[in-house]
Amino acid sequence: MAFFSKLKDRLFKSSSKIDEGLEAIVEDGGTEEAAATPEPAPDVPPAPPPSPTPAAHPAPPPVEAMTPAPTPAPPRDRGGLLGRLTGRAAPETVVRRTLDDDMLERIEELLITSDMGVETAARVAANMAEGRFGRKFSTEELKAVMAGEIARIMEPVAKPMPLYAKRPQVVLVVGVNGSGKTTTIGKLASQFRAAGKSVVIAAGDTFRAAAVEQLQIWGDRAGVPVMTAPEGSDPASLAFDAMARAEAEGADLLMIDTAGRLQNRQDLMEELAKIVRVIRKKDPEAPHNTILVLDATTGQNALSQVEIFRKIADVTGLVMTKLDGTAKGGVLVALADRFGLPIHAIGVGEQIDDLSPFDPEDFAKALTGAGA
Ligand SMILES: Nc1nc2c(ncn2[C@@H]2O[C@H](COP(=O)(O)OP(=O)(O)OP(=O)(O)O)[C@@H](O)[C@H]2O)c(=O)[nH]1
Repeated sequence: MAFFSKLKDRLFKSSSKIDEGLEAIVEDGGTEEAAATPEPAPDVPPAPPPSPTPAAHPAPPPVEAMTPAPTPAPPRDRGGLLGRLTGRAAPETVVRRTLDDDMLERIEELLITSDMGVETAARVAANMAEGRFGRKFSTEELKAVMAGEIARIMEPVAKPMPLYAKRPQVVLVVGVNGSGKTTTIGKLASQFRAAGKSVVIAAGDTFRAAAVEQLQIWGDRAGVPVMTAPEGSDPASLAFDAMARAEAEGADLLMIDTAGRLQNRQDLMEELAKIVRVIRKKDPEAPHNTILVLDATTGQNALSQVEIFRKIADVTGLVMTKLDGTAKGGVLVALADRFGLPIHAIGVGEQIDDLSPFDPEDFAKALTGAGA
């Protein structure tokens, strides 16, 4: 299944919410008019500026999930010449509503309910209005405008995890318990392996035997060795041993799982700091990436998690999990807008291949239901 259709399918809850919300807004106060008025198409904003796209990234491109998704399918022609020639699809009339203050306010409220947060929702609504205020829009046209503005905010943060020539490249994975760290490490390891990289995983959450077992299962699935230590032992010493093994084996990547007990932030901070200190004895530049894994279903809470983890670790990028089936996907827009941290990939399911590269346009369309 193509990435876009899969994502759209999986993000059903989010898109249906915005979808239906926009329809209600337009219907309420809109007027029916001929579908083929000269208005529609030009209102769709131009593509975002060609600034930092993932494709331009200097890192080697072979890892599938870390590379940009294929170009999305072209939007369906809904009422143009083709529709008239084939004599189907094109509805004869469409409801359009003038974009005014009241409509903007309702759009803003709708965005807030999709977990975009007050500030980002206001920004998206204001950007939608710019140059378009007072003009008439159908639901489909409005969705396209919204998708364009959301994609514009997200474009600069869509960056695959950078790969370096350094061996082993050390990837520290942080995040609260249950956010999807283990699953994401397994999915990433599998993709790196498929791209010909050798990977070692260190089960750094030594406090919970169940967490170590889970990681071992994912390591087996991905065909990647998992280094473990007895329950309760020092995660930093495991990280050191794992670093030594990765070096000795000439591994390309070492992925270190960490504990995520935010209840005792001080302990966690010290633990992460110690892991970093110890691996730096072997490589002063390690960790080369510190990936924060966030659970989309926590909605706005993800924002405070970024704030906390940025204080206790030098977060270099994000992976957002569980975007499938949640109505809170808008939080990713808020994250991009507020922090500007690179978004490397998104989790859209529990299977090993359910980690997708982050494509802003596809994401924005899936979120808004544009082009559906
Ligand atoms: N639907 C869905 N579920 C996911 C996704 N990623 C992870 N999960 C599920 O979320 C749950 C927690 O994932 P883990 O990978 O164990 O999370 P963790 O952060 O390692 O948690 P701890 O081991 O408790 O620290 C599991 O049931 C996963 O199957 C995703 O993208 N979509």
